[in-house]
Amino acid sequence: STASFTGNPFLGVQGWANSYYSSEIYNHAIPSMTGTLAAKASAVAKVPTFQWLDRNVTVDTLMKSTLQEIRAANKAGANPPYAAHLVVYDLPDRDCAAAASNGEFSIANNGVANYKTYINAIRKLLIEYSDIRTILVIEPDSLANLVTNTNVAKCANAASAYKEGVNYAITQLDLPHVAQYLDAGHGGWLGWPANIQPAATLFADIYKAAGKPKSVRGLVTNVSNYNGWSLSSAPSYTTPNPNYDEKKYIEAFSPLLNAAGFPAQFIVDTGRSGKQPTGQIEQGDWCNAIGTGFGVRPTTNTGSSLADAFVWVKPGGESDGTSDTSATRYDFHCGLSDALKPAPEAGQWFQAYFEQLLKNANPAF
Ligand SMILES: O=[N+]([O-])c1ccc(O[C@@H]2O[C@H](CO)[C@@H](O[C@@H]3O[C@H](CO)[C@@H](O[C@@H]4O[C@H](CO)[C@@H](O)[C@H](O)[C@H]4O)[C@H](O)[C@H]3O)[C@H](O)[C@H]2O)cc1
Ligand SMILES: [Mg+2]
Repeated sequence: STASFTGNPFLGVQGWANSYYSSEIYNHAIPSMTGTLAAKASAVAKVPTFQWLDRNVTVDTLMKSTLQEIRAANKAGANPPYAAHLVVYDLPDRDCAAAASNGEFSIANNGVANYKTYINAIRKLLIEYSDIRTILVIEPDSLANLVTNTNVAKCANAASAYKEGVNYAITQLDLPHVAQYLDAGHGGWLGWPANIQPAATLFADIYKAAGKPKSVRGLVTNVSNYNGWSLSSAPSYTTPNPNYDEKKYIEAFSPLLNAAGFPAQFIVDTGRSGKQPTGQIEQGDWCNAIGTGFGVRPTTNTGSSLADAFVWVKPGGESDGTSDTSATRYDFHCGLSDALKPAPEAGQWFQAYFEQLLKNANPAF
């Protein structure tokens, strides 16, 4: 049976704690931990997080094995059935305003064609596993960079490739058992008054140009960032931004999107938002921020009709970027005083950061 649905795609299913993240915790974290901290770490391994398809090679390996594991668990009678949670993240000239997460494809070297091959491989697996409801986060940071960073040459030059790539992704992955959420930065990025209307216009244009794909449910915010959901007061580093938490951001964003023809719902990354205020000095300090903690566990009990779910998209403990100043992908944000150091390359296991998140977790593990 296909896992087709209407409405909130998170209802009637449960998230899958993928074995990639749990293996990181069991192989890289727990062996170096003792006592209660080790016990808490094993509890984190049970939390469903999104799995990042950050290289073409991960599709027929990680994505396929995760779908096979979920199929087996569902066949064994999981109730509710498990859903897959994946991040599509391989645009050419990726992460155009930063260096830390630059990807494998470049526009100058057949990057758009390579990206379409990557999307085709994802589509093929989604069709083969249409019995598994699948929720996709589409291309973190990409469209947000087109809102605020076309002054950066690499972003200006990547704009048409990003739009072509995202259009291809959301049309080719538009299937009855799939829900797609486009990445929309966070309140400290597109939530600034100067940015929020241009952002609404861009997202609505992308949605309409793609023919308003049925599976495009809305937007995801706070991916790989640290903002609180609903704060009683503005952290100092957010002023004068009125949208200093994600609830304010999506409540300000929603009417603008509706007016532009995109009736978007939202999901919010709470994986690293448990400690408020964080140790950030500036809200734009995005790399391995100190003073952060695991946040609210994934749930559909958001208390907001706009928010379908709180989710853990960035797997806590994986680095945002290397602090090695001699590395090709070194970004100065990862060298700031409010960035935890020494840090490995983006995506690599960062044990000290995992322990920071665990100690600061709220709710506590
Ligand atoms: O008071 N004022 O008058 C005033 C005036 C102008 C202001 O300008 C705003 O300042 C904001 C910073 O406060 C900027 O937001 C930052 O933009 C960066 C990209 O450029 C983002 O970085 C990305 O972060 C991702 C993870 O989230 C990484 O995965 C990714 O690799 C990384 O590149 C930061 O999050 C995000 O916080 C806005 O653009 C900018 O318009 C602000 C105030
Ligand atoms: Mg990043």
